[in-house]
Amino acid sequence: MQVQETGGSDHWNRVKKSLKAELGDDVFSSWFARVDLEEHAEGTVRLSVPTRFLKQWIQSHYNERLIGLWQRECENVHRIELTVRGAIRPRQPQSTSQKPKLVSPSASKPALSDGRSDIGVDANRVTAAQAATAAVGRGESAAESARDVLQGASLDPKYTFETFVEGDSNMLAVAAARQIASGGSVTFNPLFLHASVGLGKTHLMQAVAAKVRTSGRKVLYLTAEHFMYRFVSALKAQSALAFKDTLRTIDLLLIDDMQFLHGKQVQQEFCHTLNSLIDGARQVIVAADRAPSELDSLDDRVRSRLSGGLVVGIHEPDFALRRNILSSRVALAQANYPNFAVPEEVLDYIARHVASSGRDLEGALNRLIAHNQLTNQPITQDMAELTLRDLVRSSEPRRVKIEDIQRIVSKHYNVTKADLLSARRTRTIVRPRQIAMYLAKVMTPRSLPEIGRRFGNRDHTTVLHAVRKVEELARADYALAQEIELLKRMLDA
Ligand SMILES: Nc1ncnc2c1ncn2[C@@H]1O[C@H](COP(=O)(O)OP(=O)(O)OP(=O)(O)O)[C@@H](O)[C@H]1O
Repeated sequence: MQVQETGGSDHWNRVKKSLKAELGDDVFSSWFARVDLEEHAEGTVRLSVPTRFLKQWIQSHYNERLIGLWQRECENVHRIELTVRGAIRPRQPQSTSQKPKLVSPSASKPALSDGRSDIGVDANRVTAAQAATAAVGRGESAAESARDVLQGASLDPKYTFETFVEGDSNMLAVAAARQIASGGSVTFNPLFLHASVGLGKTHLMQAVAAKVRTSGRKVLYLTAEHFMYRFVSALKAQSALAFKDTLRTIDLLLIDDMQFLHGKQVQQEFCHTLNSLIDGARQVIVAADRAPSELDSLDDRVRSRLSGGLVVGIHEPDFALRRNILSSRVALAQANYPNFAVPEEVLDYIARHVASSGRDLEGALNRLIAHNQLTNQPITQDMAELTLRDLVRSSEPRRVKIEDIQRIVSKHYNVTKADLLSARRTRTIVRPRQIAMYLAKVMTPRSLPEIGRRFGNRDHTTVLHAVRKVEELARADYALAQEIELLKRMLDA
């Protein structure tokens, strides 16, 4: 970053402080938290942002305000220039003595961000690439990098087939995983597992990896982020060939959190690896939070190759499976805490009320264990209800109101509620209005005609058009998709 005029970053800090005071924390962090000052020279302030969408939005909504605030700092500022940040420039300088951190399976769930760079590596997820740069900066040789490739992420010893509980919702996934682990001939390749968070994808993949490893075959388990890190690292160290060769000697490659694989070049490399492993009858398992057809950020070729094997969804566990997961966890806990006991009615209560995922069930149980160990109180129904009340409440769907949607959307996009309900057709109002109608459709039980009525007496076909339009735009525009996720999270909070 070049900040040429003296004190440029002090000015920028003060401008940001004023913006935050004027716009409030939410709006400020939506639009300005990822804006960096690049240069301030000869009356022009150059700012960089991670996406084109953000650039356009700030230009059309905040240009004047930014100039005004800068002029309070330096009278001669007459122009704000916005650029989209390129490639994988680190946002903060990294210490070269810092070791690149292995992405541990449980720590590899990055927050959503729309900070993609030109090659598509997400700015928030660039940490891996930054670490790669640091690794290269330390002078690691091509051979060292290539050897490192085989290390992968460490496996959690708890994730085995023995600790994985089977039920109707995961039966097919377990059967496929077991078949691969048994080392028979490759019949479906790749195996693609998809499920929403906490339903056991990582557990199952690592169970396969651990089992196959015991037979002496070469196994590599990586998160998609980790794959990107390895690849960028190899490119920088000019050891890409060694990297590719090493990858192609793997007997079983497992890539977790595929939804985070970004970047054209990285995806191309992944596709080559996939092709050569599959052609060589070596097994690949991939997991993601959605089916390949819904992984919009993926290149068509990668998507089609991923769909070409066996695609299996793991669904939300039913009551019986939730109850069995809890019983199995209690049995495991008793190995460490022999006196730990949970009445059947409490297990039923957790299974009934903490509905969503294995992770939530574990969290609930861990909380009871902690309470029991710290207070020496036995676990009873009353104690469980009190200790878990926030988990139970948060697992019940929150009622979102159309007024809340209109309030949050108008604040977020800096338009008035009257604009949203008006007949005005300027683009800066039409898009937020369509987004608000879309959110009303997906986040409330209201019908299309009722939503139309609440948005200035519009016809239900207008609402339907808005819903389709937003879905179509969000499919094509990753930044917009994330923008909508952000709004949903604000409404859910
Ligand atoms: N069927 C199951 N049997 C036993 N444990 C389970 C089961 N399903 C989930 N779990 C447990 O729930 C926790 C979350 O599972 P896991 O990390 O494998 O989910 P995931 O689908 O990979 O989620 P994410 O998409 O967030 O990565 C783990 O501790 C796992 O052991």
